[in-house]
Amino acid sequence: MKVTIVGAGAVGASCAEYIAIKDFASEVVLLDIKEGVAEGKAMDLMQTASLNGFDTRITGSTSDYSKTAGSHIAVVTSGIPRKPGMTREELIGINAGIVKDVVSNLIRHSPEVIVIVVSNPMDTMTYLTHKATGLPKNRIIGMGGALDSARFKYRLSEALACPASDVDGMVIGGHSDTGMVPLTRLAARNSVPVTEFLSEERLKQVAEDTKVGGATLTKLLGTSAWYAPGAAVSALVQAIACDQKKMFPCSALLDGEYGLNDICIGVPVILGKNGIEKIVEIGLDDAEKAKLQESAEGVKKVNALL
Ligand SMILES: NC(=O)c1ccc[n+]([C@@H]2O[C@H](COP(=O)([O-])OP(=O)(O)OC[C@H]3O[C@@H](n4cnc5c(N)ncnc54)[C@H](O)[C@@H]3O)[C@@H](O)[C@H]2O)c1
Ligand SMILES: O=C(O)C[C@H](O)C(=O)O
Repeated sequence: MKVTIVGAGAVGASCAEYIAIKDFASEVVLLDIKEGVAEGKAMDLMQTASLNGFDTRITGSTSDYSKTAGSHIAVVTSGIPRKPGMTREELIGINAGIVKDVVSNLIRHSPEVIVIVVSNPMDTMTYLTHKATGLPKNRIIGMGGALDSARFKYRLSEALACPASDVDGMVIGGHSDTGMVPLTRLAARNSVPVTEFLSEERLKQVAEDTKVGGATLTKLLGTSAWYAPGAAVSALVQAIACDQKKMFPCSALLDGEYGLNDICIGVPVILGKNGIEKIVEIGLDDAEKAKLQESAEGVKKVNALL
C-alpha cells in the first residue's frame, strides 16, 4: 500500500509519522515544493524507525510527481494555514490554485488514487477537487469531521471528568467556526446519553468550544494545529488501506442525501478499500436538520467564490 502526502508541512509530516507508527502502509511519499524539506522530513522520520519499530518506508520529493506514481491513497495538505484572527475561508484565494494544481498532478501519475483533502477551506477544496478532476465521488474525501469529533470527545471528557475513550460523539456539517454541528443529543458515555450527566447549558458550552476548536489552537500556537489533524487523517488512511469499514464524518459529495445537492459537507460515511463505500443517513431532529441546512448555505457561499 503506497500513500502520498502532498505538503510536508506541519500536518503532512504529523500524518506521515502517525501512519508510520501504526505500520500498516509499505510506503509513504512526502512531496513539497520547498526544496529539500520533504526529503529532510522523510529522512528524519526514517531515523525513528528503529526506535518506534516500524517498517514503513518514507521517502521525500521536491515537486517530482513521478515518485508518487501508483499511489493508492493521496493526502492533500499543501497550502497555507490561517493565522490568529483569520477564518479558514480567507485561505481560499491562495489554496484553491494550489489544490487544483496538486490534484491534477497526483491523478496524472496515479489514475486510481483515492484523494483525501485536508487543505482549507476544506469543504470547498473537496468540492473543487470534484469539479477539477471528475473522479468518482467515492474517491474524494474531505477530512474535517473526524478531527472535529475528536475535539468534541475531548471537550465532553473534560466536562464529564472522564477519559475521552469513555465518550462517543460526532460532529457533522461544514468544517468552519460557525458551520459545525456537534450532535450533543446523540453523544454518550458508555452508551448512557450525556444529557443524563450534563446540563443543557454545559452541553451548549461543550458544543461552542468544539466549534471554535481550530481557532482556539490557532490563537495559542500562532498557526493552526497539526497533531490531532495528522492523527485524524491517519485514521482515515488506515480505514481505507485496511478496508476497515469504519464510520467517520467526512466531507462527501451529496446527491440528495440529507436533502442536499451539489455540495461537499460533513456527513457520516463508511470508509473501506473503495474510499467512501456508503453515505449513512441518520435520523436528525428538526433543530439538527435546520443547523445542517444553515451550515450548507454557508459552504455554498464559499463555493461560489471559486
Ligand atoms: N481539514 C482539517 O481539518 C485541517 C486541519 C489542519 C490544517 N488544515 C489545513 O491544512 C493546510 C496545511 O496546514 P499546515 O499546518 O500543514 O501548513 P504548513 O505551512 O505547515 O504546510 C503546508 C505545506 O504545503 C507546502 N506547499 C504549498 N504549496 C504547495 C504546492 N503547490 N505543492 C506542494 N506543496 C506545497 C508548503 O511548502 C508547506 O510545506 C492548511 O490549509 C490548513 O488550514 C486542515
Ligand atoms: O483551524 C484551522 O484553521 C486548521 C484546521 O481546520 C483545524 O481545525 O485545526
